[in-house]
Amino acid sequence: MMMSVSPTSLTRSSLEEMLESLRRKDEDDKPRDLPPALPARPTSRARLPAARRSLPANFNVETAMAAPTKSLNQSSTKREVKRPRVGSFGGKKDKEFPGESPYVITVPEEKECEQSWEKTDTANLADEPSASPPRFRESEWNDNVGYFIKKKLRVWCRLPNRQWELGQIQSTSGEKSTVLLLDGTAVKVSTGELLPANPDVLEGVDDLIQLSYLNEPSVLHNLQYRYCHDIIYSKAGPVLIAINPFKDVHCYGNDFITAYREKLFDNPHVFAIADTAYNEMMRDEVNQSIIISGESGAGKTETAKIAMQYLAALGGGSGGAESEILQTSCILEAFGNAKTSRNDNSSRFVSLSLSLSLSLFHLLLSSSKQNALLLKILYEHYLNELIIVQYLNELLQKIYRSTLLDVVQGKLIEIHFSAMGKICGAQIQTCKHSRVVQLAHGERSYHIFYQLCAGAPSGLKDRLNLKSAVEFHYLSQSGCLAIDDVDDARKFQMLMEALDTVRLCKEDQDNAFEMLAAVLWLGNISFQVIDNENHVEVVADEAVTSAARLMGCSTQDLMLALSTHRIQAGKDTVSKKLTLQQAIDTRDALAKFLYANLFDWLVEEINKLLAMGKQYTGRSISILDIYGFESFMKNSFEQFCINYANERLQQHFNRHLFKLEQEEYELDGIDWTKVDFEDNQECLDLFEKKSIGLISLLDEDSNFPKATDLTFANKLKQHLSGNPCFKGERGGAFGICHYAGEVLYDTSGFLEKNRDPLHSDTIQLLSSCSCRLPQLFASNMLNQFHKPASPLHQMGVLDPHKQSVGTKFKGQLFKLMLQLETSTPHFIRCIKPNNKQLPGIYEKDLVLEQLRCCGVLEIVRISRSGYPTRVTHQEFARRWGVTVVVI
Ligand SMILES: Nc1ncnc2c1ncn2[C@@H]1O[C@H](COP(=O)(O)OP(=O)(O)OP(=O)(O)O)[C@@H](O)[C@H]1O
Repeated sequence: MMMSVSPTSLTRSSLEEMLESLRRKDEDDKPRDLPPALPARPTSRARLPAARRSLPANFNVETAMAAPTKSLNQSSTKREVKRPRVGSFGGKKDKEFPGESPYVITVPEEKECEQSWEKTDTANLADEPSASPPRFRESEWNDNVGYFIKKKLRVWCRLPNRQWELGQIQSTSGEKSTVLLLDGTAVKVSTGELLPANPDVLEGVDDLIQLSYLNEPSVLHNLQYRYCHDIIYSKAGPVLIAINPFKDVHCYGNDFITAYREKLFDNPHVFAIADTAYNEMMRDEVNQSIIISGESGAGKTETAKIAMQYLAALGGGSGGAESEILQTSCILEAFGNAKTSRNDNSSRFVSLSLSLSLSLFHLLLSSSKQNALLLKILYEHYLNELIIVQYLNELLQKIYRSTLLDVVQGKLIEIHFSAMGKICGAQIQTCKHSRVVQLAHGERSYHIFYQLCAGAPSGLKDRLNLKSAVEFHYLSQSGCLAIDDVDDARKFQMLMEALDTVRLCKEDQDNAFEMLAAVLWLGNISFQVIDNENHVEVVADEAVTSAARLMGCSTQDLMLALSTHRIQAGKDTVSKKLTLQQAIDTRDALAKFLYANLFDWLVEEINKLLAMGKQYTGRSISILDIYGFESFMKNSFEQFCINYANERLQQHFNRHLFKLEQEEYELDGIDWTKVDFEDNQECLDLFEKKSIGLISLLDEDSNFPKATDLTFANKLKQHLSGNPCFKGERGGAFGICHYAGEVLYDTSGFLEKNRDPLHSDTIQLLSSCSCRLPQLFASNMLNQFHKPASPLHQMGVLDPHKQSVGTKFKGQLFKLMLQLETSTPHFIRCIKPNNKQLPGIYEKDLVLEQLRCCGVLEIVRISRSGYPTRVTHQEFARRWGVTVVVI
């Protein structure tokens, strides 16, 4: 039972009445050295979230603390943008603050002054990441300082290095205070740079909303205190925060599972979240979802596995389905994860959209339909090969020169339960878009390649003509073949066991390994220049014969495909030799296509097997592991997609959070008016609006031959300047006011990355292969081509055969959201405490940035915008009993 202290509550407990009389007494005869009163709970109407301020594009914690917010173009003038729509769950809109705008930089003075310490701090915490520390009325501040000096209470003191340190105020004079730090040094700082610290009794509380003073240093300190004690989980209202320990923490064993299952423990933990999801699913017969987000290396995949471990323990015993599901992680990781600079086991799921071409003409086609059309026009009208060659060269410069693949991904694992609560199947969905990059030095490709080379039994090795990893160019190029403490051969054995557990037949396993080996051998194919125009031929060596054999085509066909292109000239087909770079691009594109399709096929096969023969009752728990909000110095198409996905998830989050909150008030019989909330619909409209949304405009320009990234940026300015979430910038840049702050995007590469350059000539080659998988991949593509064209396609806006990467991503996201909408969500935000991937290091700035980006600070603020503190009668009596007795 939660307590209400609202003075207008209709249903009051005796404790509430007592507290109210205490408050009145406190108001009437408050001596000057009493602490600032706790903020009164809202009376007839819940508070609106305070004004939101946007993050500058080049936001950085250090500078943000130091200087007032600057806009993208570094203007320091007040910038007021139209207020986005405010939504509510049937509640009335609050008209008390007509001037409040989420993007107003300066909060009106009198409103700020009306805040108590706590409320002002909270606003600063969540809304003003880049603003100066809060200022108080002088009289109020003097009261507080006096009280803090007298009671020797701790304060947070910001040092010249911008770090917060704990200390005690010794004296104040004018605007300066002398503070004694814990290490015994005394520093003189501006009084405005001090913030109240929480009492010892609140050190390391489970839930951030329990903190009396909810300022930035207090939140960071609370999480750090817990982290140092190996307590990696905390709550921020309804959300679980998980800080990556980068070491084994002993809280996942069977005894812990039992303790959470039997409700012996109730402190924050993934098990507690999974337990709640399971119980709600069983009790309410409603599907549940666990939404896990965070940046690369923050621990999303581990967290998902821990949740699955708990659910498997709870729902196990129906014939092994749970172990099959747990084993899928091992398979997905082998094929979908790689070592990157940010994470030794980063999920890097393969992309849907990969350039693949076996002839130069089709390289053109693969860039866009309009490119091919232009080529045709040039050819027919001018018959001037030189112009064409020049044009081709230009286009080729744009084709990515990646080695293997890298993508942005999200993964949804839906676990199905029987009416008895036993696991009876699962479904895996991937939500991804391409992020084609080169393997950087020190990074590895997908684990499966190294595992296969190290662990394949000799029979398999012979069949695939496998060598050690160092002998394959794709694997050796980055100078990193092994990961510390990881035994690839052992991992391969585990993978084989996992494939057996999910009952992937031996033939399919062999087919998959053949494709992997084909990719590796493709990477070893080399070319020799045969004329002074840099044209090449494939070197007829072991690499090309092995690749051809593994794909099931003739060596000659493959050599031809990698070194020539065919151009349709009227009724004739003209064959032209490729240059060295063109041939390399063609080879790499083929390798990427095979791997991408292999991954999709594997997921599909696993899904079929996990669902086979199982009775699906409709009850499920979905676990979503998705990238968090990103804001770098340079943000490109990848960040654009990730942040769009996060914007959608945030809307889902807001709606749910407010609903839950208000349900609790209802349960407690508290008199309240529904809480309005900031709706990010306007930002979503900016992305999604038909014909004048960002994605539509991008598609339009991606298909317009003369469009460039710069003309695209200008077009955005022309059409979107009316949207308050959009900011046109100079050059090829534009800004978006996201829920987590303002991000500046650089349009360079946008058009090229949005194109999905796949074409029919490539598919024909694969169709002619005798091996099953290349054939299957080709026919899947052909089926896609033959799907009926949408009205948009018929209008000629898009190539009827292809969807752009952005549109495909939007479609996947919609599908995902539909699924999430029909479930009760539970949120976990993973935090990476350091970039070194080492235990025991807690970098405050890094943590703070993530808390902001994944909306944790916003959650805390929203959680408190209704009723800030939740205390059970027992807890209240324990903490305040002494005061009551004295009075
Ligand atoms: N709860 C945990 N206990 C112990 N180690 C952990 C835990 N969570 C994460 N780690 C460590 O951190 C590493 C990175 O975690 P993980 O792969 O789950 O990150 P991620 O957020 O999924 O990254 P990416 O987005 O790059 O896939 C793990 O390989 C593991 O070593």
